[in-house]
Amino acid sequence: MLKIGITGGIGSGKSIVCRCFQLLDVPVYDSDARAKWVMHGDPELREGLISTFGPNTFDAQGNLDRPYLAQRVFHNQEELAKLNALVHPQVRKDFHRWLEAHAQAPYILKEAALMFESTAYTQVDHVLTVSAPVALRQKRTLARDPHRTAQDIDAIIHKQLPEEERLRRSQFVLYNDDRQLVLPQVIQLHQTFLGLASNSSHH
Ligand SMILES: CC(C)(COP(=O)(O)OP(=O)(O)OC[C@H]1O[C@@H](n2cnc3c(N)ncnc32)[C@H](O)[C@@H]1O)[C@@H](O)C(=O)NCCC(=O)NCCS
Ligand SMILES: Nc1ncnc2c1ncn2[C@@H]1O[C@H](COP(=O)(O)OP(=O)(O)OP(=O)(O)O)[C@@H](O)[C@H]1O
Repeated sequence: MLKIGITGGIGSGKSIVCRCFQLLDVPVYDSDARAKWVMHGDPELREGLISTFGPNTFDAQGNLDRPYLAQRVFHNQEELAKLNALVHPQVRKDFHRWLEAHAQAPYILKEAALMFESTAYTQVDHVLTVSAPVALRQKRTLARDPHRTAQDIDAIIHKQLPEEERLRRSQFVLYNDDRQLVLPQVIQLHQTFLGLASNSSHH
């Protein structure tokens, strides 16, 4: 089965683009949502998080306290590396299980903000980057996330790869820059991926 990774910086529009592909019946693995699900549900990982970040990592109801963890890790490289080392191996395993359940699809998308910063790119055949100018990404994220300041968003941007690097390492690009229409690009990419999938299944 063909596996396409989809990435992009914060606020680039990955989620919105993935929703378009879902409407075309393409299964989408949302790494971020699955990471949160695994952090919540895997008892061993839960223990690891509590011993690394303290009992405040989970609230009284047992839910992950995301603002607390965001405050701890997004302003501290070492803490972020510890979080990634705990979470990313479990997400890799979860992805393998998920793939088995979607073996019938011609191709799937794996959405990950950290495609190249983590090892996610090694689990896909090609990478599609959703690209938008950084000022537009900041504006969209501020509008979407009222709890984040412009400084919080800048800190996250600096923890991610620079846009040129991300583009250099991707095989496909979708421009979500308020100049080019998204849907025609999605449909064209869908045709391309179906073509690639049928080629690879003939070998
Ligand atoms: C630290 C957490 C709890 C903060 O949650 P919060 O709701 O405040 O932020 P959210 O998840 O919406 O992330 C905000 C943005 O930060 C970026 N981001 C998320 N995790 C990371 C990370 N580990 N490193 C760099 N950037 C990240 C993404 O672009 C995301 O859009 C959360 O981001 C988390 O659980 N991260 C670890 C899981 C992970 O690495 N996910 C990324 C894909 S596997
Ligand atoms: N072309 C567009 N026109 C208008 N609004 C858009 C467009 N693309 C994205 N947005 C809005 O910008 C915000 C960021 O988009 P989205 O959540 O899809 O980004 P993302 O890349 O998934 O971000 P993150 O890495 O933070 O998860 C959302 O509120 C979304 O609705």
